[in-house]
Amino acid sequence: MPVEEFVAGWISGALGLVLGHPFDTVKLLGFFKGMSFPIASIALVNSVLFGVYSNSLLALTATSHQERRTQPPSYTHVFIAGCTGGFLQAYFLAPFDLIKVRLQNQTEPRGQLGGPPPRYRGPMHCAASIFQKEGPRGLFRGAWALTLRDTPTLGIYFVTYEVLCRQYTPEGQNPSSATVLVAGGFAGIASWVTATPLDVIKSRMQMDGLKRRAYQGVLDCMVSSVRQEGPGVFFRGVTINSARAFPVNAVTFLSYEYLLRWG
Ligand SMILES: CN(C)C(=N)NCCC[C@H](N)C(=O)O
Repeated sequence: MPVEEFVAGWISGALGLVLGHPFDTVKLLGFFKGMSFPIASIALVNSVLFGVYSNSLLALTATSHQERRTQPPSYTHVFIAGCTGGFLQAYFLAPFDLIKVRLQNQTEPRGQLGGPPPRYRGPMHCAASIFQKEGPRGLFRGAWALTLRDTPTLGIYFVTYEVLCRQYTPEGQNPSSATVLVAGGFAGIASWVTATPLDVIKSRMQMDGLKRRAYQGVLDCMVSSVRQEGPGVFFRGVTINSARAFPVNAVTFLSYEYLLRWG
């Protein structure tokens, strides 16, 4: 199994994250104050995504990354490989994403003299307390919704990238840097716009049960969210998700492509 795609995915994920840092800081308040935890987690998840995607394409089409410019895979194969990568990366992402959402929704004021201490003091403390209170399965709360979010949308991600690259690249040639940046950016937007409805549900499932259990499952969470807040609930956060997705994924794809060309 070729491993260079995993390594390139690791480095490109870390570079994309650095670029998305200001957006994540806005979204997550203190979570990204230290960069080591998000870099380690997102780089690992991106490495799984790109490594599994490329190896699935290799299994489906018997072409390596370099050969795919002269013998491009069908969009159906790209979609299946993207969905496979999305499905597997969701399980690696689940505990990290849970910690992110729990810290993001922590409402206790931080470090105020005389005030109540925050429930979680940081990512490691958050992971340890979930593990202690809910066991190892607790760290995978919301993983099913995350899988539903990421499996099809990562298929869409890679198909959008391939369609745009092929559209603006002469046959048999490598896409230019500008093409990779634009195609990567729009791939990020397409995946996040389609992922946002289940992203909202996933975050609610991850917070459920902290005080009391409100939802029976993913479907119940969807139905009660729409009943209470209307269909607009599914698009909460879509603007910030898209604004962040363009630069993050432009840089992720550019660095991924270049690392594999030099490697
Ligand atoms: C859930 N969705 C839509 C995705 N995971 N899309 C792929 C983009 C991955 C990139 N690290 C990012 O955070 O934008």
